[in-house]
Amino acid sequence: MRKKIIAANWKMNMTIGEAESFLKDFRLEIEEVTGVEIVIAPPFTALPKLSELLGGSQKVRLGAQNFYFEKSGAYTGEISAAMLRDLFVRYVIIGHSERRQIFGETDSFINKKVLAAHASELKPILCVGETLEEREAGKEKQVLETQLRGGLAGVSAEQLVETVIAYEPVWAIGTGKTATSAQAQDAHAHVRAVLAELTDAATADKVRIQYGGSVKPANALELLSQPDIDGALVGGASLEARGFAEIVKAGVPA
Ligand SMILES: O=C[C@H](O)COP(=O)(O)O
Repeated sequence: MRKKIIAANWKMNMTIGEAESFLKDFRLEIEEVTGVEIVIAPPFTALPKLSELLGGSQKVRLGAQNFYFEKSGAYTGEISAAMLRDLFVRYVIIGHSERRQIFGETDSFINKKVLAAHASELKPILCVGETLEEREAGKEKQVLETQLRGGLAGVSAEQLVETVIAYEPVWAIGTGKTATSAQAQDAHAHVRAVLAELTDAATADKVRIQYGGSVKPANALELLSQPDIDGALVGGASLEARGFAEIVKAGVPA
């Protein structure tokens, strides 16, 4: 059985002080929680403080929201995998739609990051998802397949099992419009079918696929009860400790 993975993507929010205070409250809320993997991806500036406070915690893992695939060098403004590993970061979000749309990241660029993450023992959370126009044109499955094939080129079956896929329909991000559980399940089943084509059914069956897009305490349980939804990548609702803890609790095995 796949262990659920609930991740907070704080995006460009939270000062160091706010992150510290969140963690204090959040840890109290999840004291009794077991059986679910929790990841917090703060902005880079808050990583050192959270790393120090977590002290290698198994219960709450650290994630980064981005990195650059080169090892070192003249790349002004960028952060390498080794720098993240220095701070005990375990996961890295790659190919978020905001990076695709605002910063022009392409599937081949994203693929370089996925491969570099694995080479440095960071686990990628690879985001895929269609825009509203693509869904209305009936192209969502084709878009997912293109993003998966492009982003995962050259990834071995062993590496795929250590990769998390986040299905995030762009029209549901930050809009309050969540995909229905049936729409999300349908997309997740398609993602898994593509992963099976890339490797084999047994490998695809082990890969965790998160849903992201206006996940809230009120809709988390229904989404997480779908057979192919193995977690959530949470933006806005992850900024408040109690609300995020409620979403985490929705991922605890029944
Ligand atoms: O990475 C998280 C997603 O973009 C979802 O954001 P949201 O929960 O604010 O809709």
